[in-house]
Amino acid sequence: MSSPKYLTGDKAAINEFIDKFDTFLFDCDGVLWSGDHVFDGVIDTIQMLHEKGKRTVFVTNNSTKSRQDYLKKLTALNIPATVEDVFGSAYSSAIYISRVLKQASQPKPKVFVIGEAGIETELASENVDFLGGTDPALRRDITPEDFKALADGTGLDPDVGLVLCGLDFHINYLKLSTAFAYLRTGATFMATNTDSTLPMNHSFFPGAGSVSSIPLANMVGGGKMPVACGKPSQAMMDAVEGKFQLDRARTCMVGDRLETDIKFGIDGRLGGTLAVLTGVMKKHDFEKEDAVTRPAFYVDKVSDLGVATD
Ligand SMILES: O=C(O)[C@H](O)[C@H](O)COP(=O)(O)O
Ligand SMILES: [Mg+2]
Repeated sequence: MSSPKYLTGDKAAINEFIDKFDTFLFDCDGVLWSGDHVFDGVIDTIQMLHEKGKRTVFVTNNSTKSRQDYLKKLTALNIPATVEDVFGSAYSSAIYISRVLKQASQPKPKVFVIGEAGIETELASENVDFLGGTDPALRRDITPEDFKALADGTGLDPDVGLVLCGLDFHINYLKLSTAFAYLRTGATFMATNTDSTLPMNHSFFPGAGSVSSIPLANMVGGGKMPVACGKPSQAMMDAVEGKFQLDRARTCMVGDRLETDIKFGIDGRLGGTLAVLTGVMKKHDFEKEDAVTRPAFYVDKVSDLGVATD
């Protein structure tokens, strides 16, 4: 793997970099913002790319929000976008379940969800029946009756054939026990994404993988991780390519996590990958000998691209 090219401060190299691509796939958490704090210069940089005729697509592993929810967030933060520009792991999972697995026509068509409303909204948009998720009946302590009903199966919906887990801010023992019971019935195990941490308020918190898919993978034996429909899944790349009619050679992935964003772009044979150091990734992560992968380019922050207009 060749050494990543550092672009920050190099105006000529940045102009050359931008001219290589027609489409920029932007990761969100850790690249555009940390929680609700937009990094300085992001808005101007997105606008500059649009003025140069470049397309920007927001490809996020954060399954807590639907495409509409993300449009509201982008609009509230003055980042120019339409709902068509958003492609999240909740949507990626919903279309995979409905169109690739064709879950609705399976003998057990329902999905048990560990996650937030984003997953529910996107499953509903694809007419996939589900339970769990934000159901308030699951936001409580497990009881002796629950133990009995989950152990003998009387507490399970016989139509559930798939468990989909993502980032759940209300995770608890009852939800994990219920998902584990469904998996023991042979339900298909899937994740929206398996990120270990969530960048938030310039710090890090438990991510989707840490709160749901990793514990469940350990429970079902051997720690084998589920099929994840978010980055770096190439099912997601194929869906993004199809929806946006991408020319992969003229597309660049911009991200803050090596094992999801940069791997997504490299495995997808995109024309380029740009790492930013405002989120999870640190320079050492891709400079070390056993780096999981290496970006083609990197900058300190997205707004470093802004010099292109100077
Ligand atoms: O734990 C998670 O779900 C992820 O950390 C997270 O939300 C990543 O979002 P992204 O960086 O792909 O926008
Ligand atoms: Mg990120």
